[in-house]
Amino acid sequence: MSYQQERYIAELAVQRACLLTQKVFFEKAKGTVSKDDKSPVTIGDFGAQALIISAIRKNFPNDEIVAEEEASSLREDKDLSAEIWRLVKDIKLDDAESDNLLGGPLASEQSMLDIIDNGNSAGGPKGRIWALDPIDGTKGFLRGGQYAVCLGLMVDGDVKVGAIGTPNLPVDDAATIDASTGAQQSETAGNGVLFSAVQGEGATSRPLASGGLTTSKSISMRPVAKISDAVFCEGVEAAHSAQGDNAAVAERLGITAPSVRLDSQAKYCSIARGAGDIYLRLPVKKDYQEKIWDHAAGDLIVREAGGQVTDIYGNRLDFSKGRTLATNKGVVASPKALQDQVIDAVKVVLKL
Ligand SMILES: Nc1ncnc2c1ncn2[C@@H]1O[C@H](COP(=O)(O)OS(=O)(=O)O)[C@@H](OP(=O)(O)O)[C@H]1O
Ligand SMILES: [Mg+2]
Repeated sequence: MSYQQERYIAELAVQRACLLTQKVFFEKAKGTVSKDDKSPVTIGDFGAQALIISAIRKNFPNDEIVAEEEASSLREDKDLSAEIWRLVKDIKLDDAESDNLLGGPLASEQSMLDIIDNGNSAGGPKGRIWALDPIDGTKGFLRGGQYAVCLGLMVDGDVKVGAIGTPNLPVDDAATIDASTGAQQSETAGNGVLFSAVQGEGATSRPLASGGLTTSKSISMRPVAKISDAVFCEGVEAAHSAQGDNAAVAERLGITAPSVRLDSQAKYCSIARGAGDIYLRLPVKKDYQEKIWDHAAGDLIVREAGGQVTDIYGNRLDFSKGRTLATNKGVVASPKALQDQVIDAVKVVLKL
């Protein structure tokens, strides 16, 4: 079975949610609040989750959804709920036909809250389950750097479809991203990319602002002749991955270029299109379980672009274990041909 219809709806739903996150950023975050103020993230997260879940409900009413947020705190905070509704209710795609496919605007503030709570699936090994991260890379979102709206469809625990909107990644695959901050200003013309993949059918990207699948192009990881020439990506937050260990792995591989630090699943997207080669996410806390919504879409997009994605032991990420990757530790992604070498270096550095 092909999942092109799911991909199409996932792309449009992500695209629409990105419009909301951009609106929230420009109205709430940019210059007006300190980066420690969590409210823009809260508003963007809840709003984007409502918009995407309503599109899934409209098109695939029997599917389950694992999403990051639940609405109980919102039901208690009437002002916050009203503010989110104010921003969400007018969000629509330019193209009316596409907007209709997503079911048009949400009906009411109350239905928005109910929809948000549709993301409470426990996940697991059976059936059709979507994994949604409405704003991944929340720190990046607040600082005007990289963040991503991420949606994956798993069928019987296997990721079949992935879509990721990255409003602040440059459209140009070859554009360089500031190695130390990963920052791109979202006002700059030429930012905003929508990545997607279907299992067995490749990975694509298109400008986020464009409509439909017609403008999508195929993407692939770049060939790396010598592993020492590879560029590696890692997270910005030292609390989320062990930057010292990441650097030690790179050094063992003979890599001398500095890492490119990006928040969010923009890291998966970047290596999938050849803007970087290796993604290292070596664990900081040994008991932390990665969340499936932080990886489902990116895992498929990288593998469909010619890469391999595993944990630090070289095992594929297992999305069938519930809301977390309970049986995996960390993430390592690279072009298929290099993965064994990278995992060998990880094992030496981490003494596995
Ligand atoms: N301790 C620990 N280890 C690993 N991962 C953690 C940890 N704590 C949180 N998280 C999750 O990391 C998500 C953000 O990942 P990033 O790749 O953007 O990290 S980084 O901020 O760039 O370092 C982040 O997702 P968002 O909350 O959507 O931003 C968290 O789900
Ligand atoms: Mg996340």
